[in-house]
Amino acid sequence: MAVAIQTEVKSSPLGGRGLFATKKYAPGDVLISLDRPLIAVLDNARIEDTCSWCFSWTELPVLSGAGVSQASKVNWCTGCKKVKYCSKRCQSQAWKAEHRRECKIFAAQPESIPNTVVAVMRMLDGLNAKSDLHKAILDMQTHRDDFEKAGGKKWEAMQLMAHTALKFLGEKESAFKLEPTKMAMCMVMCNSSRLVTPTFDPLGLALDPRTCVINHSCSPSAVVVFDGPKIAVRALKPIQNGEEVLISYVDSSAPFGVRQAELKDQYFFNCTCIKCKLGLKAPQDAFFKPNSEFDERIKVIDDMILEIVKDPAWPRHVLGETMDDKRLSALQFYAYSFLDSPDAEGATPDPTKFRKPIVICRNTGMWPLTRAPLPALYQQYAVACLSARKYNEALVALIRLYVLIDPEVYPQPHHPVRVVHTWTLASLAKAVSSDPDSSFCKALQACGVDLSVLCLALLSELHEQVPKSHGLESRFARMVEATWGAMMESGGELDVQYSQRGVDRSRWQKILNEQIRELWPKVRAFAADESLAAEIDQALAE
Ligand SMILES: C[S@@+](CC[C@H](N)C(=O)[O-])C[C@H]1O[C@@H](n2cnc3c(N)ncnc32)[C@H](O)[C@@H]1O
Repeated sequence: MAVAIQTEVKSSPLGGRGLFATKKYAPGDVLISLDRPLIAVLDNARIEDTCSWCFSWTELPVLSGAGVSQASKVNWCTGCKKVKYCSKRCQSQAWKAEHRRECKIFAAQPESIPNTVVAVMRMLDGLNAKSDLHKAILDMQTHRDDFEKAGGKKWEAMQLMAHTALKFLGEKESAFKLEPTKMAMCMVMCNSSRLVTPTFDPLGLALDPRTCVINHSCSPSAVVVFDGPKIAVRALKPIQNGEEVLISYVDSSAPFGVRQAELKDQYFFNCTCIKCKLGLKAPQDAFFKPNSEFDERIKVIDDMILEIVKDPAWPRHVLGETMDDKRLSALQFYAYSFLDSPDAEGATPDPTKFRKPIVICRNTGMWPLTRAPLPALYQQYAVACLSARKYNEALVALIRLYVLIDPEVYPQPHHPVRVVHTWTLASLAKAVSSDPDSSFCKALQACGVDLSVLCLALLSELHEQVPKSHGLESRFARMVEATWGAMMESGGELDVQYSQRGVDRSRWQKILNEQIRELWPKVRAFAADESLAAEIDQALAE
């Protein structure tokens, strides 16, 4: 069932149509709620371990994916052996909705069909269907001519995919058939969003005419959250009656040039939001010192500049005309290159890959932790450490993210990305605290950071924020609540410690609250003390 709660679609001053509130919304309120988007297709990398209907996973990335609905097993469709389902129920619903038409097509291909091509096939199918929802596809933005004018490898690939979709549908190629297919391909490219888990791990591609009317701002008032196939658009800030609802299409912590280039390349507009109006002068683009005052060591980049400036991505990183500006731009480009380079398929992400640019940026003495691409690098570094089971290193990175980075990058405490980071940190603190005698726990204890208390403090914060970030009904919320309930019920490790000392539960609750109050300044001091955190960090890396 779809619920668009008191919103309307009308012409936007930004471009085309937009979504407008027809009542006042408070942060965390739901503006749109859908049981599933019109089109949702898994990435090929997820087909083996994920149900193609309800998107439950059998394989979860260590901790980062905790809280995602888990299926114990997914089985191939015996007809095509190209999609898997976790139950007969999912299989039969998928059969009725989409797979009846696709099974034979999938079966005839030696490999899985790319999900963009599947999305185009479903769009074309949708154009022939009779429901209002399907008709709404016709109103969607295409940027057909813009894509063609931009040309290049992207347009070549899009055309190839359009031809492939026609071939798979068994249609004879003719200009009459090809043009709508190209249009459908363009619609997919500029209207689809990433289908993700509630913890923002990528799953595939999603597209729905009811959500893709929402325009973009780098300082958004709303955010899209998934819960399996369910989608909710939630308010991040108060939204007034009559105000246009805006989400961010790109990483809004990215520098001005990077955001503008990504929006232009994929969506064909120049963003004029309040952040973009400030351009390079926006606080998030600032460095600690004027570019002319950076550390001499930064000149190591000089040898690389001649090569870097030849790269097509260079213009988006340019911060100015002087040689000092160029050096800093080249460093930004260099640090971004670590984010953009994918790992080999199936390879465990290597934490050192992200550590290197973090250290280089920090060594310039110019880079605030909150300045791109450090937030993304820290996040990737933490995820890579978790995958490599380097839990102590992940914990140091996540504490930094939690204390020093996220409050600035995601100013709302209920921002779903911030909430997910908090959850990952809480889960990790719980896991690491189970070995209180480890030298790592002892080093943290010496700084006054008790991981059991930290875990309880974070769970208590999540208990408050999750209803606004993911909604109380979500599977993520149920999992956080269950962990929070269990910890409060038993007091976890602390209860054992206190009962051994003969302290009753109501007293330990009070002691705990006191401990939590005392904990925060110590956690902040730990995160901010470069020498302290760096010392532990260094010791761990050796
Ligand atoms: C997903 S659609 C959004 C709905 C679209 N306005 C429509 O009429 O269907 C994305 C397109 O909307 C337009 N758009 C979105 N945000 C914009 C903004 N902040 N400024 C200008 N155009 C914007 C661009 O044309 C972009 O390619």
